[in-house]
Amino acid sequence: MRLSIGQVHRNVLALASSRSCFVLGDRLSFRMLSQPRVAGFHQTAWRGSQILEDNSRGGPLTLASLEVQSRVGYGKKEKVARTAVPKPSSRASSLNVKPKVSSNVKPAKSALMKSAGIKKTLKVDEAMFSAKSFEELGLPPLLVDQLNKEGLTAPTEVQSAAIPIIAQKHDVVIQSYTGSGKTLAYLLPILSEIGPLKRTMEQDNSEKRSGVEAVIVAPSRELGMQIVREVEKILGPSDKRLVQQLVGGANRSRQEEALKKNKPLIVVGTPGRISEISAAGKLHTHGCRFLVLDEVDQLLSFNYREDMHRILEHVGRRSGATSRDVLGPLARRSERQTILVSATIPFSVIRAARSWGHDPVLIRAKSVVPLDSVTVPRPALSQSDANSTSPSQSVNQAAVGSLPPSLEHYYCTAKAQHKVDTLRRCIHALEAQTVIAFMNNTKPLKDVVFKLEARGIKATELHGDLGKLARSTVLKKFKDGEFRVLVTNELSARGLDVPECDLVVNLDLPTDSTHYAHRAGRTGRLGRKGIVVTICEENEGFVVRKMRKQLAVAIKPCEFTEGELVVHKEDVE
Ligand SMILES: Nc1ncnc2c1ncn2[C@@H]1O[C@H](COP(=O)(O)OP(=O)(O)OP(=O)(O)O)[C@@H](O)[C@H]1O
Repeated sequence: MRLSIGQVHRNVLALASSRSCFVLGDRLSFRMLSQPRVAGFHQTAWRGSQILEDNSRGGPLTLASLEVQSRVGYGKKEKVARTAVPKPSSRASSLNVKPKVSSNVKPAKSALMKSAGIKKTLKVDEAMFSAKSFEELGLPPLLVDQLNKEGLTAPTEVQSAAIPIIAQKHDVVIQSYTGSGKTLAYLLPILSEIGPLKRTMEQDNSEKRSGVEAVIVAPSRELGMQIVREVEKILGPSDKRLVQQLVGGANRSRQEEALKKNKPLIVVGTPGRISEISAAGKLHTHGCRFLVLDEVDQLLSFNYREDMHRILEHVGRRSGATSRDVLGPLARRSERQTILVSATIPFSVIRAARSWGHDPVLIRAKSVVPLDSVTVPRPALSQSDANSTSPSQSVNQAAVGSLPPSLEHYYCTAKAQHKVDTLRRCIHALEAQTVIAFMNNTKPLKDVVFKLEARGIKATELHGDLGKLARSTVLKKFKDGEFRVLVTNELSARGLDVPECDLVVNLDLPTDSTHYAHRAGRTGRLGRKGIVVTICEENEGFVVRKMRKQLAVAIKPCEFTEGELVVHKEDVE
């Protein structure tokens, strides 16, 4: 498949997140020269979605509903015989990665093409979606050896798709369901280009580079540290100083000293701390080649706007490269490759990525499409609907396809005062060993922990009010199996990787389907089995049923009686 994408214009960038909107700089609009063939989407959840061309209107694009068909076929409201659902697998679950054939990897193109705004050709070999090994994806031998040492032998689907595209120097948006391996999907092409495991080329002038070459931004300390550990694991003990954490809550002067002493190639941090140290002149990122925003939809929310503004303006902006004469501020930003990642991508992120990137593409399961061709999905709507752009619609659409197909979803009702008891019965009925229970606020977490402990279930709490040390200790103990239940709030919903987690419980309703998706995604990681149970009050059932429609997954009504899960049937609303 051959695609040409091109022609860049200056304009105004309006960066709208699901929750907010802020102005950053230039906007690009692209002229599509040839239409891509959209490869089949991976998940059935995508089946109902439609991509409609909307470039002709010129004005702001309209967010409209995807109108995804629910895959759930509900009959009459009736109680069915007690259904024995598969028990969640315990700590030894197996991978479900099914690679197929070899791929034809295209060598990286000159960065000059980017900065000059020259049209690039995106080569997509369908075989690359099913590479059997990391070698087939063109990763350097040293890096492949290191991965094999760590027991990583076969790429996941999203890794097979993303690695060759990032190697072609495209700016990318990666959307793939929770637990599908997105972290390595962007780390591996970066480590192929920088650091001791990189590909060696005849004309390798990278030795001339100095300073930070990749900045990875994550919305929480926990996620930041998780990414750091992933990089350290691959680099090995002798080179782990080449990655530096810049997360909030940690000692800032120690971080600054480490930057000076170790001269890391990669920094991973939270927006506030990165921009703080950068503003203090202690972090030089102008020569940076890669900027990754992990959990991009959250990073572009209102809360982070000032810090993200600084990061987007400074990373990869070479000193002296003012280039206003040629392409304006765009040219300065184009020195870097921008990689945006999340399981949930609202249209506002697509719009932002178009504005920042050169030839940006969307990698979504088995499809790679120029962002130019991704338009606001507009199913049969009235004119007034089509003209209204609702942020909440954008958020809702973002969650479709964000969940692994292996997950089972249920909901049951209980009075507020009986929720912990329902949780206990749920854990026993499902024989869950590693449980994450979500609530919306911090205060009640302790009370739930206390009640669970009183019922003989080892539990602990995790939230932002705990100090950094306490947070990492709690998490480590939970991962080590010292506690059966982690009672937490939204802090743990994004990116947290506890592969053994076999049950997620919502003790409070998530705010919307996007929040549901990220919470739910803490279980069923990388093909493992996982169960999600939402315990809501009687009058909240309609919210769950609404999310069920928006997510296009079956969330079945149930109850837990006599040590068993009893599944009910229900009318579709
Ligand atoms: N190729 C692979 N082989 C085996 N394990 C892998 C591979 N790639 C990733 N993993 C493991 O899979 C788990 C999930 O990966 P990761 O955290 O990157 O998922 P994710 O898609 O970023 O999820 P989320 O959207 O929740 O952040 C991790 O434990 C990771 O180490």
